[in-house]
Amino acid sequence: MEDDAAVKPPREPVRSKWGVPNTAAVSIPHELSFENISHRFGESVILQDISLTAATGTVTCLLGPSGSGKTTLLRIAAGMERQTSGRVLQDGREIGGPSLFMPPEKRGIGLVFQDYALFPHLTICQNVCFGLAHLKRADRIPQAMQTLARVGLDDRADEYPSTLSGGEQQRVALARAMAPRPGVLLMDEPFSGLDSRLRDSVRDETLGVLRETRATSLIVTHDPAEALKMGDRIALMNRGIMEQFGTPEDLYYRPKTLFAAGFFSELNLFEGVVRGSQVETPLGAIKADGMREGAAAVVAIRLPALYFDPAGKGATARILSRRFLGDFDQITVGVSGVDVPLKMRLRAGALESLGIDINRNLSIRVDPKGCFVFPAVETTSSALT
Ligand SMILES: Nc1ncnc2c1ncn2[C@@H]1O[C@H](COP(=O)(O)OP(=O)(O)OP(=O)(O)O)[C@@H](O)[C@H]1O
Repeated sequence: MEDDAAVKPPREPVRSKWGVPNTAAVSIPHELSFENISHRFGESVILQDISLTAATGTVTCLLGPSGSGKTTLLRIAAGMERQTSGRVLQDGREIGGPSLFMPPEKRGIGLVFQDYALFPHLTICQNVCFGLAHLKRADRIPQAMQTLARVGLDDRADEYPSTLSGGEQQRVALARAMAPRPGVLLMDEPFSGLDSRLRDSVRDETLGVLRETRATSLIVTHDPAEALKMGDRIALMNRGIMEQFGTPEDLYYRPKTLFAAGFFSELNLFEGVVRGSQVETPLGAIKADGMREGAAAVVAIRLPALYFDPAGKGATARILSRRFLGDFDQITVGVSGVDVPLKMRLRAGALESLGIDINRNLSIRVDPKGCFVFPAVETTSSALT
C-alpha cells in the first residue's frame, strides 16, 4: 500500500439534492419593517396603514388574493415604488420615508421576480455576475460559481438561460439574487411559473437555501398552502388592508376574521345571534366566547370538522353526493332546516369502509376545533372567494 493511500481524503461537503455544498457564505440579515404604509395610484387606495416587521433571518409570506397589494408592498420595500405615506425601516433606520429615500441599489436587497427576468444574451454565470459589479473583476466569477454550486447549477454556468428548464431558471434567478449576499431577499411569486410537482421540490430546496444563508426573506404568494409551508410569519392581505399577521398556526387555528378563516379552507356558514355566549345552529350550539350578547354572528365550520356520529346524537343528515378528490372524498349532505347542502371532507373511501351509501340518513356532529364565530358585519362573499 502506498503511503498517501493511508491518508484519509478530506470529507466531501454535505450536498443537498441540488448538489449544494453546505459551506457557502452567509448573509448578514437585517430586520425589515413597514410603518403605517399607505399608497395610492391616482384616486385608488392600494394600501392602507400597513405595519409589520419581518424579523432578522426569518421568512415572511405576503399572502392574499389577486389585487390585494402584495406586489406593491414588495416594490415599496425594494424602493421601486415610493409610498404615499409611512416609512420603511431596516434595523430601525429609515431607508424609505419622508426624511430619506434610498434608491433600490443602495438598500442591500436581493430581488427574485415571477418571470425570473434573466438576461437571455448572457450566460448563466454572467447573469449571476451581474449583481456583483461592486466586486473586483477577479472576485466576481468565484463568488458567482460558489452561489451557482449552492443551487446545483455550477456545471451549467456557460449555458444560456434558454437551454434551462423553468425550475433551473428559477434557481439561477435565486442564485443571482443571493450572490451579493443581501441582508434582505424579496421574492415575487417565485414558484408560480413551475408545474405543481416541480414547485414542491424547488420550494423545499429554496427554503433550504434561505435557512442556510439566513437572509431575511419576504415572499409574495397567493397560495395559502405555500405560505403555511414557507412562512415563519404570514401577513394576510385583503384589498390593501392587512387582515392578520402571525405564525402559520395563528392564522390557521386562530383566524381573526371570516376572510382569514375562509382563505385557508372552504367553510360551511350559518347566520345566528349570540345568546348565552353561544350561537344556535341546525347542527347544535357553537361557543361564541367574547362576543356581545344579542350580536348578529356568522358561524364558520371547516369541512373536516363535520363527522358522522354512530351513536346518533347529532343532526339528521342525508348524504347527497360524493366526489373523489384523491387523498380525500368531498361529501355533500342535506340537513333539515338548512337551505344549501353542507360540505364534508372524509378520508378517501371512508364511506365504503363504514358501509354507508348515498341517500342514507345519518347523524352528523361538529368538532368545535374547526368552528369559528365572527360578527356578522363582515360580508360572507369575500371570505369564500
Ligand atoms: N402602476 C400602477 N398604476 C395603477 N394601479 C396599479 C399599478 N400597479 C398596481 N396597481 C393596482 O394596484 C392594485 C394592487 O396591485 P398589486 O400588483 O400590488 O396586487 P397583488 O396582490 O400583487 O396582485 P397579483 O397577485 O395579481 O399580482 C391592483 O388593483 C392593481 O391594478
